[in-house]
Amino acid sequence: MVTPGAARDLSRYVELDREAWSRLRASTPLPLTADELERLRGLGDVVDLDEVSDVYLPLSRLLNLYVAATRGLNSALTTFLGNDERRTTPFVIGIAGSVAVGKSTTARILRELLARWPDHPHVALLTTDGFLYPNAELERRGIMHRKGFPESYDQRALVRFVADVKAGKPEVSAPVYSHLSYDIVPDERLVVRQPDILIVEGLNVLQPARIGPDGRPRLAVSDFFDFSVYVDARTSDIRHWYLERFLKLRQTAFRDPASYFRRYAAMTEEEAVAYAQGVWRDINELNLVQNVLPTRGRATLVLRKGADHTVSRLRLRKL
Ligand SMILES: Nc1ncnc2c1ncn2[C@@H]1O[C@H](COP(=O)(O)OP(=O)(O)O)[C@@H](O)[C@H]1O
Ligand SMILES: CC(C)(COP(=O)(O)O)[C@@H](O)C(=O)NCCC(=O)O
Repeated sequence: MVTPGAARDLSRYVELDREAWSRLRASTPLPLTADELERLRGLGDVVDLDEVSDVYLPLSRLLNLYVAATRGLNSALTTFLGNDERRTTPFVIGIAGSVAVGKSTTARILRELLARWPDHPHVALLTTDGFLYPNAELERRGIMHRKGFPESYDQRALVRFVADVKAGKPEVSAPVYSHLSYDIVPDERLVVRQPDILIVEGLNVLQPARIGPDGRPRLAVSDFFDFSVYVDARTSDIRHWYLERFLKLRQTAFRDPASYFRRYAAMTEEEAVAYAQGVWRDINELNLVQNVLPTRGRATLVLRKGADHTVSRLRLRKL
């Protein structure tokens, strides 16, 4: 019964600060040690065990409830169809956000936490960079400067991969991208074998379906998501993290003789900063503003980070 005069919250979203969200962890135990977390943390990311407890444990609890509810729905459908086959459909989670916002750390932590629930131990993680066209193909198409934009991916192959995993195909494989060589790795594949949960992480995973040349809408990878997370922060903060990470990479990964970026380890810091600022402005920020940010409203959950890289607010979709 609605009390006369009481304001009803008709918003599609629940907005929570970190404190309120952290209480929703309930009694979910913390199954990660500081050493294990250290392995999962990306370069420049500051995530610590407090962040895991406050932000990721409530999320793993929510996802565990969603997985159970989705299995219930699938089982209702199987009963309705009079089908005896009791096959569990994998639960698919999308993780989107800008370059350098920390998507991969979020994806790796979630994978570890979700795999520790006894009812869904097998969690596979796909990063969409494996479906970027190889550099030779990007060059042939004249879009080498558009790496990360929707047109730089083999979207049909990506959708086919996720559709096959969702359909329960015994073994599905994807190409692998290397940040070191800045290209697809020849002869290497990621193999996924009927996981309970598939996490799909990448810049453009929340893009809506595009219209094909025949005028018909194509399937989008987001059509297969049961839940999605957008990792969000102010563009000026992400730019700062990108530039800081580039300088750190100069001291580490770029020194590897196999690194595509080795020439940026050799130049002066001033020259390197000027180069990284150009890449940010002309590629990554442009892509963020034109393609990635417009998909934020499609996410089930938005994790909003503050300037210090920690999650400060969350927005969960109710309807
Ligand atoms: N040039 C590079 N060399 C080595 N590692 C890199 C390079 N660029 C990015 N990375 C690493 O690749 C991962 C993905 O980075 P990115 O696509 O920017 O997404 P995010 O920062 O949101 O996880 C991060 O762990 C990052 O540290
Ligand atoms: C490989 C990426 C496109 C990210 O791909 P994703 O896994 O998000 O699909 C990106 O990290 C990247 O390298 N962009 C090119 C511009 C740059 O060097 O920052």
